[in-house]
Amino acid sequence: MGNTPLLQVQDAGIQFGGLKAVSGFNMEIHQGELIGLIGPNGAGKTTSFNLLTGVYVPTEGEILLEGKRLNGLPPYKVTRLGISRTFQNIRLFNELSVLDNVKVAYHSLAKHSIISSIFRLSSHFSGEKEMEEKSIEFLKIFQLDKFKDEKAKNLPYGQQRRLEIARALAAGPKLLLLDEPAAGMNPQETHDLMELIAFIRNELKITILLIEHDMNLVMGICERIYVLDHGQLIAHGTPEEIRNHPKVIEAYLGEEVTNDA
Ligand SMILES: Nc1ncnc2c1ncn2[C@@H]1O[C@H](COP(=O)(O)OP(=O)(O)OP(=O)(O)O)[C@@H](O)[C@H]1O
Repeated sequence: MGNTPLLQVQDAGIQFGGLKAVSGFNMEIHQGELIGLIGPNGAGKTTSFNLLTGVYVPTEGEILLEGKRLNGLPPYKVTRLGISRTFQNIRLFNELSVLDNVKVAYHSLAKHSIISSIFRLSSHFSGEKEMEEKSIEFLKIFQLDKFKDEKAKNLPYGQQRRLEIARALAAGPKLLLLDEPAAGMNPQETHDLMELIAFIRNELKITILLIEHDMNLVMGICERIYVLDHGQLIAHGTPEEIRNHPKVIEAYLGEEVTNDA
């Protein structure tokens, strides 16, 4: 891959009517990094994910994956090129089993599936049975194999979040986008989630960009952090730099004042 960053966002933005939800957004992520995207409510974080995944077409700037321009591609093509995501509000196939949720994602991209690379399979399975066995082994990584026949909607909340991450990974991404993965989790679930995210990056070698309000999580596992406020990038740096950055402190103080009002 040479020195080409995995993801380049160059002066990207989108305007809804008169509102610039995101503008002049610049970001560079290299293969293997674990990066955080933070900012107060309404800062433009989810909108940025929607720009990266083809849900919104940028009205300004460029988005490049391994140097290839993504602007204007529909979400399914962006997924095929290597970006998978989870959502702020969990989106699973509720009526399907845990196993089928993973198999559906796998089916959509059989050739490059992480399942085949983890288990060193040829580009297609010899049959449905083998695919099922491998999908169960994949679920084991997420400690979800014991729930394989449960409907997704019947899983406890924390497990639903894990399943959503598993399903996103089953599509074989180069870049995994996690939108507030710890939202609604208790401290134990958050701790387990941090370990899972570190595992995905360290062992499965997947590059990760995550939006998160839990500062302990973001500061604890991300190498670099980007901070949005009112649709603008106000800071970028290591957790230590971000913690002490005057603009970041001001943006979050502003949020507290607003919330208290
Ligand atoms: N489709 C849309 N049409 C109009 N305005 C939108 C649309 N999507 C987002 N916005 C606006 O863009 C701004 C940024 O919203 P966004 O959801 O990206 O913020 P966020 O940083 O993810 O916030 P939160 O932390 O609360 O999830 C908000 O003012 C929002 O109302």
